[in-house]
Amino acid sequence: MELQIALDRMSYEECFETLEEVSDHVDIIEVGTGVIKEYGLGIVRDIKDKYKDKKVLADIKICDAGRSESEVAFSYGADIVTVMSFADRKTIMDCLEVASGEDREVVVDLLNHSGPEVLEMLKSIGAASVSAHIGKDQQGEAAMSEQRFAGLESSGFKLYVAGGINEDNLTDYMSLDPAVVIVGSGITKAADKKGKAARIRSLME
Ligand SMILES: O=C(CO)[C@H](O)[C@H](O)COP(=O)(O)O
Repeated sequence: MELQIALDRMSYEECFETLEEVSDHVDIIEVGTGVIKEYGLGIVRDIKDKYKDKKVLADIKICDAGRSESEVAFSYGADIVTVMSFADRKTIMDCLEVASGEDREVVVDLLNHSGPEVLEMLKSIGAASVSAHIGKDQQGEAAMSEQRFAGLESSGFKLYVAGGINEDNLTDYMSLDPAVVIVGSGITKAADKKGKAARIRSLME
C-alpha cells in the first residue's frame, strides 16, 4: 500500500517546505488542482526535478480534451494524471492511449459519479486505476462508507482512496483494500508534518 501526499491550498514555497519534511514517508507526490491553477504545470516539473525517485501525480481532473491535456501534463514530468469519471468515454480513452506504452498512469476520479454502470464502462475501455474520492465540499456531510463505493474492493481496479483521510479515520478506508491512500490536510495541517506522515505510514502497515 502506498501513501500519496496531496499538496493543496498552499503556496509554491509551502509545497517545497512540506516535501522537505514528509518526502521520506511518502511514495507519491500529488500536486493539487488549485496549486496547478495558481502556479501552472511548471510546479509539477520543479517538484519532479527535485524528487526524481518519487512518482508525481498532477491532479488536473481532466474533463475534456483528454489527449492534449494529458500530453501536456506528462510533458511537464507528471507520472500520473487524473481524469474525471463523468467525462466522455472518448476523453478517458484518449488519456489512457497517451499514457500507454510508457511508465505512466491515468487515475479516473470517481467524485460524484461512481455507480456500477460507471465501473463497467471504465472496465470496458481498459481503465485500470480509479480513485474513490469524497470531495472537499462533501466532507462535512458524506463520510466514506462501504455503501458509497460498494463493490469497489472486489472490482479489480487499482484503488486510490481520498477525501479527508487522517490518522483517526484511516481504518474506515481499509475495508476497501486500497493500493494508494491519499492524505492532504491530515498531514499538511499538522504542526509536526513529518511525525504525522510517519504515523499514518505506520498505521498502513
Ligand atoms: O483531490 C483533492 C480535492 O479535490 C484532494 O487532494 C484530496 O481530497 C486529498 O486532500 P484531503 O485529504 O485534504 O481531503
